[in-house]
Amino acid sequence: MIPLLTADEMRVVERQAIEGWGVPSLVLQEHAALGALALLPPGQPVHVLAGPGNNGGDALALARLARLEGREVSVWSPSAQPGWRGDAAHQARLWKGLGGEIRTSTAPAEAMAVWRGWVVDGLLGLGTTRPLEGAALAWVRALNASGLPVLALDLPSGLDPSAAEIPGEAVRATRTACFGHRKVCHGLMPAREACGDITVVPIPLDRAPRAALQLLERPILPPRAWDAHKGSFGHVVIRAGSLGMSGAAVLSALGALRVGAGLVTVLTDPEVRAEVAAQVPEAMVRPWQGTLPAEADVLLVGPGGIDQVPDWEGPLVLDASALKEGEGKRWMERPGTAITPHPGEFARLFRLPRPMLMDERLAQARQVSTGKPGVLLLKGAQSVLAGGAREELWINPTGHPGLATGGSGDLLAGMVAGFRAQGLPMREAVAAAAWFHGAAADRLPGAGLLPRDLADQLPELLRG
Ligand SMILES: NC(=O)C1=CN([C@@H]2O[C@H](COP(=O)(O)OP(=O)(O)OC[C@H]3O[C@@H](n4cnc5c(N)ncnc54)[C@H](OP(=O)(O)O)[C@@H]3O)[C@@H](O)[C@H]2O)[C@@H](O)CC1
Ligand SMILES: [K+]
Repeated sequence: MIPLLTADEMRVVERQAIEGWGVPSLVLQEHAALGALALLPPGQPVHVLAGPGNNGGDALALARLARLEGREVSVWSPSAQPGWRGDAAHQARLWKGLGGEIRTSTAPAEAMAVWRGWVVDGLLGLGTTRPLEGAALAWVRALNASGLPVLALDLPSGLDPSAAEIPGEAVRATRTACFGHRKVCHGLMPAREACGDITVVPIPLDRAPRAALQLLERPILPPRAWDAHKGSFGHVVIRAGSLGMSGAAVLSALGALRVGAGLVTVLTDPEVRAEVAAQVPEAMVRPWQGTLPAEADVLLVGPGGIDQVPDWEGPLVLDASALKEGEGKRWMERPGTAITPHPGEFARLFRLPRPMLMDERLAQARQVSTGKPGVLLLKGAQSVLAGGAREELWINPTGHPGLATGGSGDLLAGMVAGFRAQGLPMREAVAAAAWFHGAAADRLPGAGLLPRDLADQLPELLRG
């Protein structure tokens, strides 16, 4: 799990090092500047933009270190009166002590027209409180129009460190030297795209900070015992598939089987039983007669037009038609339940406005999941995972728009059930399914992707 910190959470980490451990803040700044300098191609000229706060201080420190390396360096401030205080003022003195100048211009595009090499963006970082305006905005516009490669210090100036959305204009960086820990803007789209290649520069701070938002990494699956048999990997029961929608039942069954469930029983509407059975011979396919097999480990309901949820006390995965208007709260309060809506289904389920932006999806996911035992997977680009009586939100970074195709969600729901049947706790089962589903897509071209192709990728992907 990669923590994505808000500015406030990062300030806590910073204070702990400076006030708690007694690390001088200039030491942190020197580590940051040295780490960032290492990301610039050797020998090239460097043009450093230094803003009013400590991001500007980092930039001035980098300018000094780059000059000591023998590079050609120029330093620019958008303001004729930068008004540096504290560490940034100290860095300005050190730079001037090397004979360095600090230049400014009211026509940044003209100044940049003769630049060669790299630009270092040290205008604004963690202290960004509002959209860019005035001179800073003019410099960022000129920089984005210049076509010059840019190394952003900590974050591209103009981004809100704690948000996914870009509040106005922001630097489009080639690379970003992110100091200590990733902030929210380094993990979530669209802000993440403005960062270019991100390198986390280690500085002497707590390695395990508190973060309410975390990015999923490849899930670690429990090892399979050498003497395991099909009963060891659980029995998934899938209530899915009706006339004209038998494919959803097939894909759900494939999802559960391809992630390693031991047994899969599909209970379809009677008229599609034969066509489902013909397409997935590895599953037991029976007509729905109103009762569940006694030995089920997990029940998946919904794919292929099934909207009635049978009485059942065990682990339950609900998708598609089973996600009925206004019933979200009920399912979030049921222990052992996972719901996997896309934003439209989510809005209907919880009678909320459809969440369009990433920051809205996060806020609404938090709103409906806080303190609730049910697990929510709010699907979309960068799916949001919440609930399971845990506070933090997880974000899935894998996958691409090719997944927005019929049947992809049915496969995913089957994967959730398949992982849960093998003993993963529900939240971990949902995380594993979301991650591997996206990772399977990442191995395939975007357009024309078929969910069954994803299923075929899974065994090899799971082997690692
Ligand atoms: N965390 C750590 O451990 C470490 C952090 N380090 C470095 O410190 C950086 C944070 O420094 P920082 O706190 O001084 O904030 P920073 O972003 O430089 O500027 C704040 C100034 O900008 C102003 N301002 C705000 N928005 C504005 C706007 N839209 N347009 C114009 N101005 C705007 C704001 O003014 P105000 O809002 O107060 O009016 C204030 O004057 C961090 O990103 C990293 O690089 C490293 O050295 C190592 C360890
Ligand atoms: K910056």
